[in-house]
Amino acid sequence: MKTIVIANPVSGSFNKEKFEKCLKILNKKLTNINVIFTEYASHAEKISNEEDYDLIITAGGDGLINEVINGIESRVDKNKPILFYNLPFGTSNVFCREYNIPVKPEFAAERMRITEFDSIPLGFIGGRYFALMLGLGFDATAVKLVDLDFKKKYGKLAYIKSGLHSFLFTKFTPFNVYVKGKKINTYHMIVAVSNRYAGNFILSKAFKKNRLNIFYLDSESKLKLLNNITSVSLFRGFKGKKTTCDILKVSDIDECQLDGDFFKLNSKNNFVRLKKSSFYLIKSL
Ligand SMILES: Nc1ncnc2c1ncn2[C@@H]1O[C@H](COP(=O)(O)OP(=O)(O)OP(=O)(O)O)[C@@H](O)[C@H]1O
Repeated sequence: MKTIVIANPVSGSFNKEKFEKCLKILNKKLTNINVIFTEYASHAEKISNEEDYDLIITAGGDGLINEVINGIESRVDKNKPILFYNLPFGTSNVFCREYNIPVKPEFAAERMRITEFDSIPLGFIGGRYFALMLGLGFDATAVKLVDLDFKKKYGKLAYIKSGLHSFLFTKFTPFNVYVKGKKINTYHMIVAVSNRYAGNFILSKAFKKNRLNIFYLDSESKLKLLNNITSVSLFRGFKGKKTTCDILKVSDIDECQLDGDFFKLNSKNNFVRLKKSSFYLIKSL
């Protein structure tokens, strides 16, 4: 089995010694491993899109995973079965938490079980796939305002800082969402295929797997926004309105966060669709 390990040396918790340990463990399970360190943002997407491999293992965080799933899903040889796994070297590692991959990289390598795998739900908007969630309104501005140098030094604190700034100083504008025959006017929205949010928080106890889970606030009130942020931070889930679907249309907005990174859409009108991954995520023990 041809394996590529893509490591992001600037991932939040990347550590050379730990990575070497992981490689030793992987070498006992696999032969023919090619290790590539990314040299720039989007390098992983190019590799996963163009290289020939059967198994791709990322060593990084949710941003790196997002690049790789986009690379895989846009391959020309779409029908080739590809296996995927991640060693969590990121800051928040939401993907690993969602799919029960240990958050210690050496344990993740140890417990990788190549004989068990499954496709996973993905969301799709404006030509990009997401494996966790799409965020609009507060979520998007909070991610847009993240100071990357501060994030490198202080990790998740960078999100608290940018979240506070976004909450206090952003005047949010409403946008429209069309879902299940209804038009919703909203200010903040999350469309999730993962119940984990910003680390170990949970969006809802009633989260539906293999659906687009929509959480939104249809009020401008900052008090309601604060109430909601507090509820999520206290592990009580999203307090606003909720629904689920397989497709929706989002209008009058082009800034969002995808899997924790800021993204500017090409148009202010977009469909969001649920898809099944063409690759198979390897499970861990
Ligand atoms: N060599 C590189 N130099 C600069 N940026 C890179 C490089 N390789 C990857 N990147 C970018 O770094 C971003 C963040 O990386 P990654 O997701 O691995 O770590 P993280 O942000 O610390 O983790 P998390 O997303 O879990 O919070 C990715 O979105 C990717 O585009």
